[in-house]
Amino acid sequence: MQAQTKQAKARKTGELALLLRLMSPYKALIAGLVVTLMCDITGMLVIPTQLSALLNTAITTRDMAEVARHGITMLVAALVGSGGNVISYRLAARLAANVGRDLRCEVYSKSLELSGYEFGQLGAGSMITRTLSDANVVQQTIIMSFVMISPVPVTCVIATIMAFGIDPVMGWLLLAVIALTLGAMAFAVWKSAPVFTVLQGFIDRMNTRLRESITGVRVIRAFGKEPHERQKLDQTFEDYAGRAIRVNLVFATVDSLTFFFMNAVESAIFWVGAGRVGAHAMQIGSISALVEYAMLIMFFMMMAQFCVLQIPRAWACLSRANEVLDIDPAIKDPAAGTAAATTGRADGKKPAPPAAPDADEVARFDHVSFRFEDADEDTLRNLDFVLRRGQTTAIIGNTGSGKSTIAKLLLRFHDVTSGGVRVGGADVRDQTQDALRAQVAYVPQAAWLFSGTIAQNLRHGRANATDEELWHALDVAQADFVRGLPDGLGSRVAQGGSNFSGGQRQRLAIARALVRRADLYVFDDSFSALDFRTDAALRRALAPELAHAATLVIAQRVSTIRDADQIVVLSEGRVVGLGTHDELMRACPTYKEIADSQARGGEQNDD
Ligand SMILES: Nc1ncnc2c1ncn2[C@@H]1O[C@H](COP(=O)(O)OP(=O)(O)OP(=O)(O)O)[C@@H](O)[C@H]1O
Repeated sequence: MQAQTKQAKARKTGELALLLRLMSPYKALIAGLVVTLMCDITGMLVIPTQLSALLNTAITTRDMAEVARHGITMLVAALVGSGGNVISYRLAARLAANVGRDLRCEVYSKSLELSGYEFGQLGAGSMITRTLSDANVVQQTIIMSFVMISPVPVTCVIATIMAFGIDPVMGWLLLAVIALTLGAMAFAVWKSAPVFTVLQGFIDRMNTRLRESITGVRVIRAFGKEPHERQKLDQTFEDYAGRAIRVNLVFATVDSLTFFFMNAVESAIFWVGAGRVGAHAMQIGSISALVEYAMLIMFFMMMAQFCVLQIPRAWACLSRANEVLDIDPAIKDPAAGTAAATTGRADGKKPAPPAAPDADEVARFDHVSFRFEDADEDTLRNLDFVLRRGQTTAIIGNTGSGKSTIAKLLLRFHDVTSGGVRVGGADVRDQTQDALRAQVAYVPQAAWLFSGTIAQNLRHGRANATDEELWHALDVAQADFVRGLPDGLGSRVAQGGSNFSGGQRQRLAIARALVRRADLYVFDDSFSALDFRTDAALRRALAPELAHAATLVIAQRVSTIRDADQIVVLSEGRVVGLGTHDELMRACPTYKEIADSQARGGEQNDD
């Protein structure tokens, strides 16, 4: 697994390659954008030339037909230019929105493929920034690059050629203006670009910290830690503000210098131009064209400098997206069409031989050991037991002994380090994750519900379940409180199910699992928030309901599992007892100790 992560790190896609790949489906849009931009620029540059020709004609020959011709050409140029401008902005916005959407979808889809360890390495806060804010920066930069940066070189070249055509001295003057403006722009970019790139990292940190504070707000209040948390957040916000102010100071300085420079350039053109007109080197009307060219160039360069500054930031965002997209997930489906024959496993090993015929076997732990990527020792050691159809297998053990990890191995949220987990007769690594998980109904330890309605949540189990099936699942799960809600199945569920109590959430999560038709039902500590009476009623209702399937119940209370067909007793990741309640009470000291301590607490009597 570690080798794979290293391999994934070594395989790095370039930012440019990612950008080109994202833009490649939109070639027609890009072609339309280039054409409309050219119309925009041409229109803009034709107007000053025609204006100067109009003035020169009016002053010298006073040929009204010629004046009218220049006027009409200016009108056409204005229409073509502004039409091109409007359409190019629309096309650029559409292109950027499409690319941004595709990038967000790719990063989000990838995040769903990552194992818990891989996701944890990035962190939820950072994943949100990468999916939303980073993609937004890329989107904005694409728009600006097309409509603000790309006209700059074209405008500079054409305007300079036209200026040289009017008078070589004025051409050199315009070239000097371009060089000086470029210098100022390069200085602003050089000063601000690194800070800009760092700012994106700050957004990441603010997001992570804010998310932690908002999620843990009740704990913060309960422990009276508001001032401490506020101080931590204020520090993060202040750091961000300090850097943002530095960037904006550079911008403000360059902006005011550029405005000063614009006026200075205008004066210089009038001053030098007057001399050239006096020397009969050019006509007086041409001065207006030259002033217009210089203003256009400086305006575009000023706008472009904001966009150029965004480029390193967008590059950093693309790089952060690549970090996610380049991960080669440790858990992946076997190669298409070869699941049964060749290996698609992350470890590159051949699939295990077919399971020994056992009509009742639904799942099997075959000498399974497991170690987390960042752990020094195995969490589970040499587990070997079978989950059979029509039987309930229970797992009990101290906290941290590895019970939930067993459930996660069945769903292939992690891959075993040695041995094999088989579900439906095949190793979980030799089935697609969809096919594997379709056989399993899982109630996680933290009963998470999604915002929406109760019916929508239950239909996560099976999309086409009827209302009758949903009510039946709720009845079996002892979630009769839903019948008392005014909106019944249509009752609103807040994010995470926070508008229900812990026990109500657990029962809704159990009902969701029951709606799914599965061969294996896994209940990870799913009865812990229920009172003893409800716990017992639920187990009685579940028994006939799950007779067709294998059931795995992970529990802390002996009373919950004493009727199980087999009980696996776990201690520090090892099986230290396997049998029925009575057998274990006689032969397994660890189990007896757990049962006795709970009996002393009076829990067993309540059942
Ligand atoms: N993602 C992880 N990375 C590293 N270690 C982990 C991870 N998840 C769990 N562990 C460790 O693995 C061990 C077993 O965890 P597990 O959640 O399976 O225990 P458990 O028996 O279900 O505990 P509990 O009864 O408290 O729910 C614990 O020591 C835990 O610290």
